[in-house]
Amino acid sequence: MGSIPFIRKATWYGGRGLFATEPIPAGTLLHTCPAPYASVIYRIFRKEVCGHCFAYAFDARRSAWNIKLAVGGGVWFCSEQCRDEWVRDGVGNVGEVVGAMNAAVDKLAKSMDKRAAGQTSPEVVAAVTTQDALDSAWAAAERASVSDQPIQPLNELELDTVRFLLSALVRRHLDDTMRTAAPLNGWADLLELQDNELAYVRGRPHVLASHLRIFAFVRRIAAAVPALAPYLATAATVRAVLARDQGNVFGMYELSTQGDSEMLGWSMYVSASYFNHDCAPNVRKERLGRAMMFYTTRDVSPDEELCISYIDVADAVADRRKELSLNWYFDCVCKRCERELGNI
Ligand SMILES: C[S@@+](CC[C@H](N)C(=O)[O-])C[C@H]1O[C@@H](n2cnc3c(N)ncnc32)[C@H](O)[C@@H]1O
Repeated sequence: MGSIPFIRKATWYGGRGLFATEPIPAGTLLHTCPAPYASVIYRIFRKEVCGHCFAYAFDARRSAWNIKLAVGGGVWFCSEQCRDEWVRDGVGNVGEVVGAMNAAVDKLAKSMDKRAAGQTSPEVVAAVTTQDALDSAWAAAERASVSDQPIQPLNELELDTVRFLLSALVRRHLDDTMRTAAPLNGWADLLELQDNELAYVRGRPHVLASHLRIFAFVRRIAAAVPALAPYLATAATVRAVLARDQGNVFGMYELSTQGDSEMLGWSMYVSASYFNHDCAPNVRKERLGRAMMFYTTRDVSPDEELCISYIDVADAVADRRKELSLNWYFDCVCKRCERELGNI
């Protein structure tokens, strides 16, 4: 990772982590991810959160932003400057794709709601616990022709997941056609992230059915947005993103409110996904507009692992472990948990 004072390497408990290579004083800026690879602003906040800098209108005592995309729609900006920067950044080069995509998602969501109203039998997907069964379910979904797929409306979270997924496909399309891939934040880097698909499906049996519904939905979008069609011809790209969405993304929160701040959406910062969790973290994250920055919170010794917290570390040990197990699918191995569990 350049001249920075840490490296990525295997941890003793499995997977990879980031480790200091020299003494690092408290307050050091370790890493900056200038922009997410993929992100979504919850649909209900679309007019209230700037599509470029993620500024929240309520923080500026406004009820909504009113600067829109020149071509297409579905993205609002807090200023013309943000809209211009978004265009300059490259995303604007596919402004028409983004606009067409947003319009297609909204239109399809509405039509599916209506068409599904007449259906009586919901899709049934058996609980899947092995990789083979998971692969077979996806292969069957791929074989089904788009028009044969059952019509099932998506709920709000699934529609937001569709938008997150499509933002990844737009980024991939841009990187492929314009060679815009940012260092450590490209498609190849995304594929290196931990794949949580099987753990997620095992932990929540309804998730596979949900992912297959999302796949059926985005395949229908391909016809309206030809630029994305190559990535929807098979399930591979969709699966790759969904498998890494869970467990590798950051909640996007409003910045000004103290205490319980509103979650406005979520984003994937690929290079930042190697920070493991510790209930007594030595690194804190801070969002500055689109960028995510990581600072040490105390002096760190060489070879010490650099960790953030994924949850509220003020909670009691049992609650923290429950939350990490339920929502992050791992049993925390940090020293604080060990100490508080009375194991040492
Ligand atoms: C965002 S990823 C971090 C990078 C990951 N270790 C890798 O190799 O890609 C989160 C995953 O790291 C592992 N992890 C993170 N913090 C952990 C901890 N305190 N105890 C055990 N496993 C942890 C878990 O497997 C978790 O699902």
